[in-house]
Amino acid sequence: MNLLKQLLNSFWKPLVLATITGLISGITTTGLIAVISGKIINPTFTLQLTGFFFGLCFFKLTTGIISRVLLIRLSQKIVLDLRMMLSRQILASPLFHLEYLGNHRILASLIDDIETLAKAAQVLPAFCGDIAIVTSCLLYLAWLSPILFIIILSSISIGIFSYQVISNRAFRYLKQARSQQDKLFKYVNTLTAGIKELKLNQQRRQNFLIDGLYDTAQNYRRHNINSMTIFAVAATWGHILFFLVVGIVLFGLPLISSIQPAILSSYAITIIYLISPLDYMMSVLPMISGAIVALQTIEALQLSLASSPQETLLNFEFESALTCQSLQLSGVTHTYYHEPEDRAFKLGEINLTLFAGEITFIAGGNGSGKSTLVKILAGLYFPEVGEIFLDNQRITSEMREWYRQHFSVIFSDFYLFETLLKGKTTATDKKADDYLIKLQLDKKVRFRNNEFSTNVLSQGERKRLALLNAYLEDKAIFIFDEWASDQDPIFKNIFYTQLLPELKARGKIVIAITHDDQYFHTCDRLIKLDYGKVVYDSMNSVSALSFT
Ligand SMILES: Nc1ncnc2c1ncn2[C@@H]1O[C@H](COP(=O)(O)OP(=O)(O)OP(=O)(O)O)[C@@H](O)[C@H]1O
Repeated sequence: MNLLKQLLNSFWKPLVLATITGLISGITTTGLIAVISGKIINPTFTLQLTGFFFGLCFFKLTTGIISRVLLIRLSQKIVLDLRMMLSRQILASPLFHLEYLGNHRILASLIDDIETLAKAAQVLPAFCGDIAIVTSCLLYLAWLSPILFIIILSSISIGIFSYQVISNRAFRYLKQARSQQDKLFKYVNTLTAGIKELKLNQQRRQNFLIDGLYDTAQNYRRHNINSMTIFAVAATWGHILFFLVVGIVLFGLPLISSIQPAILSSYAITIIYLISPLDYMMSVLPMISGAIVALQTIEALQLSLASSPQETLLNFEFESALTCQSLQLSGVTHTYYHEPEDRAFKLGEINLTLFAGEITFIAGGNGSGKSTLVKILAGLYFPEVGEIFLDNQRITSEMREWYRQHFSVIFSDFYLFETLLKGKTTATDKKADDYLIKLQLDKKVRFRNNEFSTNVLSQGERKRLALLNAYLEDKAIFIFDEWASDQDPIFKNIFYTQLLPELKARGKIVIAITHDDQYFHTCDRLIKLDYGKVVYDSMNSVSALSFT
């Protein structure tokens, strides 16, 4: 459990402090029990003992509060740090690894695993407090009578072992339930993203509900019931075990050896007192086991391994130039290895130099590798072979983050942020207003204080807003992945004949993936891909464009 080790390493100081105060609090509890049992055996009043008793009460109060407060703060800090660490690792992981995991697994961990850990963190302070009480009570028992303690400890060890054997099975079911949770997130995703299609098709809806969602939810329920039942059996067994231990002390031991009644009664009182903390500990063990499964699941995402150290430098500020002269791919390839080998798609090798003030169109059939090429160009996929040069400077792995800051990309499945980066763009309200007019959005959207008034717009309008965003970011390289496909004919025309030439005139490197062959004459260079290979590459020449 590397993650656990990592957490313990970061928080060892407050953890040690909380443990020490918890132990002191536990020892004080034991002291109180010793005084009480002593008083039951010998009821004579002494002022000293009374003072000692109330002194212990006060000490227990203060150390108990300090220890609990420390643990509450610690557990909540661990949850916060885990949430942030997971989010940072997701941001720092290579895109292809995240695509391989799938959104559902990432969401399940971010929401469900963190929630499970948060719940366990809530019970952890009381759990640790009880460990301290149990430990100190056991030490007290050992001090009372070492021989009796060995007998008791052997019985307790047998009990813990049998509890462990039973609960191991429960742990396996918990793991199976957690793997169903990933599937459930996938179905929930389908439910929201595919709601229109599901509403329209009764048969599909039925299949989705019964064969998909219901089956998985049933499995999840079944595994959870199994694990909870086993935990409940183990807890009840553990509970009765302590009465058995009291039975051994009271009825069994006097038969074998003579033990002072005072010690016997102190033993019985202490063990009966222990039942309450032990009961609590056993009742929260399923939660703690769930947290262990959650930690293992987060580890299985292998985000920490996948994160490249260069990409974890997320807080660094990068200066990116407004223009750059050239962008070169030299012998670059990319393969999707997660597919079976004979079907793995390979892009490349690609040799390409793009220049400032040049519009390049990338065309090709579906699945020919256009979007993959864009992801490589933008530095989202790393070339498995080959090099990338920006202004003749080779992009090393340390420079990737800096390199990516030169791009404004509008993907075909783009995400539209409602706000712009404060203080990081040249955005002014006036500039944004001008762009809103240019993009014919001024009647619908207003832009004030770095925020758009709405993003409840049609798909074509949302893409225009994404373009406005890109304009305001004013990066050196603009990439459009089928941007015009959602635009009406009039605006499509404006895009190809006005907007792209304007970017070209401003010295930008402009790359557009497009199927609009009627506008191929507007580009400076056309590249055609077919099954991952460049099959056509030309500077603009109308006669050469007739391949489509
Ligand atoms: N995340 C992925 N994992 C595995 N294989 C992928 C992944 N993304 C794409 N592919 C494979 O790579 C091929 C090229 O995909 P890509 O999205 O680059 O094509 P495209 O030319 O942009 O297609 P379209 O015009 O349909 O958008 C696809 O046929 C698919 O098999």
